[in-house]
Amino acid sequence: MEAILSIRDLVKVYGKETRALNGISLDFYPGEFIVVIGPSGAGKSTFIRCINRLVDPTAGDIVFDSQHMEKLSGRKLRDQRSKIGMIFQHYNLVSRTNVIKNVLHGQLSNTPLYKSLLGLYSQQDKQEAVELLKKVGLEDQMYKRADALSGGQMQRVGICRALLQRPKILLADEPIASLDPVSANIVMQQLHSISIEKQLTCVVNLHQVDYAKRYASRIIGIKKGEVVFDGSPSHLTDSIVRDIYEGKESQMTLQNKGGAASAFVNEDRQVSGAEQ
Ligand SMILES: Nc1ncnc2c1ncn2[C@@H]1O[C@H](COP(=O)(O)OP(=O)(O)OP(=O)(O)O)[C@@H](O)[C@H]1O
Repeated sequence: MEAILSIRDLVKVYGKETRALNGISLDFYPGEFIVVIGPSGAGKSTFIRCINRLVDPTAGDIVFDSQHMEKLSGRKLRDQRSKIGMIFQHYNLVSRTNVIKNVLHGQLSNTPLYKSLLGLYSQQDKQEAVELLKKVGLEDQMYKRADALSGGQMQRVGICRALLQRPKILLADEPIASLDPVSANIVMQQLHSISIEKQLTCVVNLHQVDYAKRYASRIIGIKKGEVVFDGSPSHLTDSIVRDIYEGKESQMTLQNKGGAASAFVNEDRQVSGAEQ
């Protein structure tokens, strides 16, 4: 099978000294549900954000859907990025806009500006948005403002928005870190079943090893910017987990990380998520 994403010798150095990624090479295949684990500061976020160029890599190749992401800019980068769905820890919804419009924002890159400003989305997009909301059990919440939802519901809207892009790959950066365990489980279950149903490759950063083991088809362990484990959940033994988190066991079950940050993007701005 041909890889949908091939990463070679990926390096990211922030400033002069912080080597966040130190030569990562990985191939991801259609339908894989990949969970990336590792202690705080290991480079998980940097890794996932290099894939869609929210972070610019220092060196290395990122070949996604037959194009070198690291070489693209302008329109070509935007086009390629539109095939990559992104789910954020803090959801990045537009708070005063209703649920269905937030989902339709997933089609922004394929909708002329004047149409999106007037809310003129195609009938097909609207129908698909409704179908997606039904799939995650939010059909009754469609016309509610996003800020009236619970965290778990907001994240499910975030999933629908990403899926309406009709992505070829889905990236999720700590999607359940701000959720209670029940909501976290629902979000992970839905992501997982959508990945299987659509044969959609998902790359999910998680702090919780137990969720990684429960849902991943493949686990990648990152430590100090390097891949130290790449295999199936059944091969991730307790001793390997201890090695990955060496001296940082408390990270393994961390439920809430930075939960105080805002769940919403600026009203007038669509998601950028760039945090360079
Ligand atoms: N914008 C930035 N500028 C400078 N250094 C950064 C930046 N972002 C991340 N780093 C550094 O790069 C390293 C990797 O950080 P990264 O956020 O990718 O790790 P992580 O595994 O996602 O951590 P966490 O689980 O805590 O989010 C860390 O040393 C971090 O301090």
